[in-house]
Amino acid sequence: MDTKEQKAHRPRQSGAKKDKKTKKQKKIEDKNPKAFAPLSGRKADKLARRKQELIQKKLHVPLVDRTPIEPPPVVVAVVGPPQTGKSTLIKSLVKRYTKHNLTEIKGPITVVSGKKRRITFIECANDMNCMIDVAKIADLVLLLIDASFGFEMETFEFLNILQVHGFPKIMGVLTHLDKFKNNKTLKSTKKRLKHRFWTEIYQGAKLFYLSGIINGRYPNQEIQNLSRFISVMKFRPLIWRNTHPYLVADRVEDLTDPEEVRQNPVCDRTVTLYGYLRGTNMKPNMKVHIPGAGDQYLADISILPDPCPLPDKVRKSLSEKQKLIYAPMSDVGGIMYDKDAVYINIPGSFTKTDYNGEFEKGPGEKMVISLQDASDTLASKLQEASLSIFANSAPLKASDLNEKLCVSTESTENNKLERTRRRVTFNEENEENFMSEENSSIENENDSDNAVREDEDGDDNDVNDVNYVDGFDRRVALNKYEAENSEENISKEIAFAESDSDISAESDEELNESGSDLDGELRWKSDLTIKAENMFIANRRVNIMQLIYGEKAPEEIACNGISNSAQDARSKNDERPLKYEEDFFKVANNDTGNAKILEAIDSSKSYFDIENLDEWDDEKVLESIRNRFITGSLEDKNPTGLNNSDNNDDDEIYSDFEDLEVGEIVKAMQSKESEEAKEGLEQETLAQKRILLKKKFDAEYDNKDDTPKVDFYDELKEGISKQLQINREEFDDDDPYTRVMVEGFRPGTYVRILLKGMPCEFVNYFDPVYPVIVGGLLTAEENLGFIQVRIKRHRWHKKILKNKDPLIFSLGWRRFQSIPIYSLNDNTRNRMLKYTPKHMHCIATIYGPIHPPNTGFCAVQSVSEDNVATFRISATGAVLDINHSFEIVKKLKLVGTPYKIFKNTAFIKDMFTSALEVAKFEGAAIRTVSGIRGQIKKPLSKPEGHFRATFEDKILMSGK
Ligand SMILES: Nc1nc2c(ncn2[C@@H]2O[C@H](COP(=O)(O)OP(=O)(O)OP(=O)(O)O)[C@@H](O)[C@H]2O)c(=O)[nH]1
Repeated sequence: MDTKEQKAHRPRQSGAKKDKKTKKQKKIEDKNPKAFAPLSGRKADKLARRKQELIQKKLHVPLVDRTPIEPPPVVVAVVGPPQTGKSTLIKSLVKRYTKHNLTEIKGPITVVSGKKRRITFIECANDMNCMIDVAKIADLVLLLIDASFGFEMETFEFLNILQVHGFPKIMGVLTHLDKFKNNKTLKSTKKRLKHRFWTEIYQGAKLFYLSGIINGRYPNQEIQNLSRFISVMKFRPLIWRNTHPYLVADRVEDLTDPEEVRQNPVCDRTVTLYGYLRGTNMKPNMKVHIPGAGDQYLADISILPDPCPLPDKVRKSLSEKQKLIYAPMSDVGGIMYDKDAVYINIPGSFTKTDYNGEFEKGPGEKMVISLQDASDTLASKLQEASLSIFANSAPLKASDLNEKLCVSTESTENNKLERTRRRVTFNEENEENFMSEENSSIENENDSDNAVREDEDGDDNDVNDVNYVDGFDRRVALNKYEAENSEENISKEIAFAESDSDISAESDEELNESGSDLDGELRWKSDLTIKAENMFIANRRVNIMQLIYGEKAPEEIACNGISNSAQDARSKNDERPLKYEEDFFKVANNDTGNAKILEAIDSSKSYFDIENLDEWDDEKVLESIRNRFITGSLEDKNPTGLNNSDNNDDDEIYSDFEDLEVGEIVKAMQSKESEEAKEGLEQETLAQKRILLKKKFDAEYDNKDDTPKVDFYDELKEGISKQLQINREEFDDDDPYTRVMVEGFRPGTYVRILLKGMPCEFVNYFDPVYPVIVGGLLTAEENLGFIQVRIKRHRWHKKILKNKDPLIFSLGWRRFQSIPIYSLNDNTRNRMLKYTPKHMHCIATIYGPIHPPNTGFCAVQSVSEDNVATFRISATGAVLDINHSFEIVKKLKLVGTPYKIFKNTAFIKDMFTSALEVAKFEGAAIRTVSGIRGQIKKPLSKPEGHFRATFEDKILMSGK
């Protein structure tokens, strides 16, 4: 085949197509040729500000990263309203990580997820206690949202709790997306929920979509993506957890002697708890708090071999053997670990294969074995079952019923579990950020920090969508407003400009007037060059050199420096005030002959020869003035560029002089040679001096080892990490026992804790759904005392908070009930309040376990299940102060009657009972019924409790 050379494309040179293309090209150029570089100065300024803000946000007090070399498993809490798919998600993730099919989820489930990471999954039930406890231990929260229903109160309650107890990482997961039959509604719902989620957490927060259920689990691909995100996620230490040791028990055993329990069923129990240590080092004999069971001293703590160890060697991916799972409460794998033994559950006689016909099985055993033949569960059979109400009617299926129920979720309704779902609707009032209105407890920084980090590495794919969302609509509106403002600003700038430009503006006007023969609209276009010149001249800066050296500029330069037209304009300017003022003042000296000279002497302004501006490019001219400035070379003997003879002339003029500061007498040069020699010497010493000075300066300000200068923040961080390294090295040579005694048990180790004297309820009501936390207490936190907290009622909480109404506080590791006394500080005293103010912080004083200032807390009125009608979190806040006693004053209304009246003074009885009481109220304001104001003066010695008071007017015996 012969290859014919193709004709190259020749773009159109003229015609409609060409116009279209050039238009298009222009459009592109108009946009922003430099990709992300800002076009306007205003935008650049905004960008720079934002960048600085982000940098500043990152600056928090650096925390010591105590993550041990082998860190404990990451706690992933799966949280969401009931029936959102929490169990399904955990099952899917566990299957993905370990290939294990979990049947039930009870207690924490630990899996090895990678070379260096293990994950503990915890399902959080819809119970206040459970939510509070989970929020305190979760490193990552998977917030499940039923997309077919929308946001429910539980989600926001949990977010609120998270906020006060440190803000761990959060990822949203939308489930039940398969319920949407219409693709359009699915898309819009996704978008709406995503942006609401972003508003609540932070812009760009991760949100996963799980599109439906296949074989009882979520689609593999989606779960794989989610699992990858979890596996690589980075965590930042949270303040509370970085200063307290804690343990999440994954196994609980009651070791109490059965005989003792038989004799006294409510006797205190001895319990062992197993789990990975987290946070900081746990000391033996430490006091710990177990939420729900109170404070206990550790009776014993011992290290156990890790039941779910990280793999030693990993080539590329984990081998099947390395994909371990450890979930003792869910009884997975049939392996039980104890202090000194590992028990393996061998399948019992209930398995079908065991049966070899030797023994006759009992009816119970037969039933169990026959049940193993069942291919479907009762639930799935029910799901498939159909019912025909009429003989000819189409059979009804359970799935039909489900669908109907779920479709009708528009209003709050009872679903199949007879649960009242609490939809979160965002009306006008609630439109603003739910989180933003919260108080700024110290933990809030984590939030912002989260945001900063995620902003940086978050995906930008959806950034464009942002403009369409409700939250951003407001922003757009704001931008419009800003744009208007900016226009206004510009006009204002003109109105209040500097005097120089004022003058030019006025001269413009005059020039316009002079050109009145031109068409009105086009008048501004006339004399543009002259105007430009005027502007240029008017805006010239002061000639500093002339000001300093007072060098007399030759008259011509000053006068000829301006073009004729410019001069005209200037002279007009000069005349103008005279014209105006003529009516009022007489010009005293009308001698205009000196005007030119005056102008020449006034060297505060310099005028340039506009036509000869290129003389400034002349290297000679520049060179001639270069050395006049202090940056010029001192070595140049002829700085002015004049010849030597001139210099000599100078010397003649300026003979000997004494430098009074140094006390050195400088003699005029006698001969040319000696003068040169001396000058050379001087130059040398001067140069040396300069070198020395420079060295000194460098030593003082330069970085010695030429490393880039680190700021205070980095220095601090480096210091901390160095100290940590030193600490590690210090303990490296010690034997494990000494190390434990001195340092305590390191986080990451798997330990067994023995607790004696645990309340029997802990064992009797043990439910693996509720996480068991063992939180270490610092010495100060073991005591009880008065705490003053800053508190704010949550605006979604419907009930008012009344003074002295008990509240359940979640503070530190603890949940406790206390009676708050609300007050407001008016700079002089704390005045008691009847109720918490609306949308405002107030002070609450409570008696309870001491916690350090700035610890965040949340409070609920009740934790019982029946109180789910409204938003359950009543208030949030942070600890302000701890003290033995706080002074809170209360307004008192006391009534007394006068019994003796002199002019403005009266003696009053029946208000107080003793002189001491009166003394306390000395100076207090009093008022009669008719409104005459007065003041308590002094108690009377007799009778007790009577006092003297003065009034602004004479009062009546009736008290009027
Ligand atoms: N169609 C559909 N059904 C789902 C989806 N996710 C979960 N389900 C179903 O919802 C039901 C509840 O799922 P679970 O995983 O038990 O939900 P849960 O949140 O653990 O429920 P509780 O433990 O009662 O709080 C199950 O029947 C699931 O099959 C989903 O994305 N689509």
